[in-house]
Amino acid sequence: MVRAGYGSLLKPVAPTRRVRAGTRRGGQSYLPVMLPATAPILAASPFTLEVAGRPLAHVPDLHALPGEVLHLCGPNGAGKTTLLRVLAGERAGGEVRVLGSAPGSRGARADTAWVPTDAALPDDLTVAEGLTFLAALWSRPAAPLLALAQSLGLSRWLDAWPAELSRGTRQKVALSGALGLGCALTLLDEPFGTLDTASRAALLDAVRARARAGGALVVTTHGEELTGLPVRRVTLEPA
Ligand SMILES: Nc1ncnc2c1ncn2[C@@H]1O[C@H](COP(=O)(O)OP(=O)(O)OP(=O)(O)O)[C@@H](O)[C@H]1O
Repeated sequence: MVRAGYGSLLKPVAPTRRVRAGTRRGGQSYLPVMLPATAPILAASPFTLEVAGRPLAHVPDLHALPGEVLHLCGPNGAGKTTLLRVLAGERAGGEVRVLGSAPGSRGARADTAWVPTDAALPDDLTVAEGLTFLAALWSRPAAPLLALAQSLGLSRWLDAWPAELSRGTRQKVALSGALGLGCALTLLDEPFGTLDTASRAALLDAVRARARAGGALVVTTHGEELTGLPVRRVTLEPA
């Protein structure tokens, strides 16, 4: 799992479904091919989210197929961040499955990107070095991460140290890393909150691109930033 862009040494595993060799109607044979999985990337039956041993919120049925964006809604304190931490495997709750595995398991972590609001970056690497390092850890090309960073307005910060960055700029670096890797499941907590107007548009494009590429995303926001995307709203109700 990628946490704030730099959290894991695990390698991602692309979900695939093998189609057996056979014969088409008309007698033409065809070779085995690998198709994208159509099973849900994220699946969870309704459950009650608990904090400190007390019920906090009712979580409705949570399913996300490849290409789906879930807009996680609810007022302040509803439990959105807490639920994202459950999906990321940082805390227990419900019978959640990510790519068929429990959150936090090797199988789930290997293809989950998680960007909390307090993004942590490696202090001893510049922005470009950090993104390149992250890509190398995942055996992925660095170009998409760097291109995303540039589209988010980070061109002048690529040689900067994390300590030199503002809160919003740090967040853009973490978002570039997480979305640039192209994980099956991407969890974004208030990703638009600290971004300027131009960067918000670029981030929306990146979210759309990730979904079109077959990823599933769960995004929290209090605003209307996701307007224009075919999202499914998931609302947390008080328990
Ligand atoms: N470790 C914890 N111990 C006790 N209470 C906690 C803990 N973590 C979260 N909470 C409480 O759980 C509730 C839900 O918090 P959470 O951050 O998930 O809400 P949220 O919907 O993300 O809110 P916001 O929109 O303000 O970000 C809050 O009342 C919070 O104080």
